[in-house]
Amino acid sequence: MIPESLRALLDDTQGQRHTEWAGREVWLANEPWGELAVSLQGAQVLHFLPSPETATAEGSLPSPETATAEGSRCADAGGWLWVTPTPQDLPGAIRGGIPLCWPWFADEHTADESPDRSGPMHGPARKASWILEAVDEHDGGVELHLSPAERLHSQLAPRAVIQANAQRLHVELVTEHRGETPVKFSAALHSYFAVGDVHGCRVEGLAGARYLDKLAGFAECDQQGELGVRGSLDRIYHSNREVVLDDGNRRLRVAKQGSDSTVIWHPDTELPDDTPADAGRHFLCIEAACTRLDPVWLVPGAQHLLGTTLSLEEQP
Ligand SMILES: O=P(O)(O)OC[C@H]1O[C@@H](O)[C@H](O)[C@@H](O)[C@@H]1O
Repeated sequence: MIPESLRALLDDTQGQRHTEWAGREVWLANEPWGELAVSLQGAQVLHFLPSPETATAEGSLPSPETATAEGSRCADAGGWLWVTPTPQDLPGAIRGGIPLCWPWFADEHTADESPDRSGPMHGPARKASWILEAVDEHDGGVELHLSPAERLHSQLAPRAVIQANAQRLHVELVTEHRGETPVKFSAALHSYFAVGDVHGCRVEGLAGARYLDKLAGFAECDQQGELGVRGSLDRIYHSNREVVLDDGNRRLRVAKQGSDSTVIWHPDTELPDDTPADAGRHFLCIEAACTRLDPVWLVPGAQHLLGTTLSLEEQP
């Protein structure tokens, strides 16, 4: 699901351009391989819509004659990600797409005693200004490199890499330790997936996994069978496996790297203020994360990569 105003900007885009949406600088691509929108607030992917029917082979560019056919996107014109049509004003964060939560997930602040301990829910990275340092041709699509405009932590430095082509979207958040003492941190790629109706969704790949139920005081539970979404959910699964999101219309593979926690979140009817009721039924969050279950201890000079890769499940 994509807000009409963002849809209009993408429709007016031929190739790639910088423009403004909801008061934020955004980078847009409308290319033969598909569409991508990235907000420079938070280095946040807002929208991704590949053109799989036009791909001739893994990683190869389709011919221009076939590639720009709008019809190839009609069945799925909203894209794979959900963005609220009513984002809060700056300096608030945009709800939707793939927010980068760093250097802590939720309120799990870094364990060191530095000033880095304090800050907003999900950390300062998603509200910060990022700089788009490079846009490269990559694997039949693009690869973007982004870094924060200002320092966000006294010892850790994040950077983001976003790759998009006709087959997949890949986002990675790399954390480099440039300081002197070991630091513990957590993080999440807080992906909001567009779904037909959240209550009809099934998430496959978590059967048998242990999880913490945040709605039951972090009670430890076991996932019995595959997860069907019926009401509100706020769970941290201890799992490094890929999952498949099936909303009845589409089976999306959600793979991940450098993550032993998978967060599943939907507030059901208790929607945040920036989410209209009719829009709130159309997302489900599946987050590749490092949480209290698998915090990262980084030593000076080391780096950690948290990644997620989205693709359609191959048809048999
Ligand atoms: O409203 P925010 O700050 O984006 O957070 C949304 C949700 O994000 C999820 O990752 C958390 O598990 C939830 O507890 C939280 O409510």
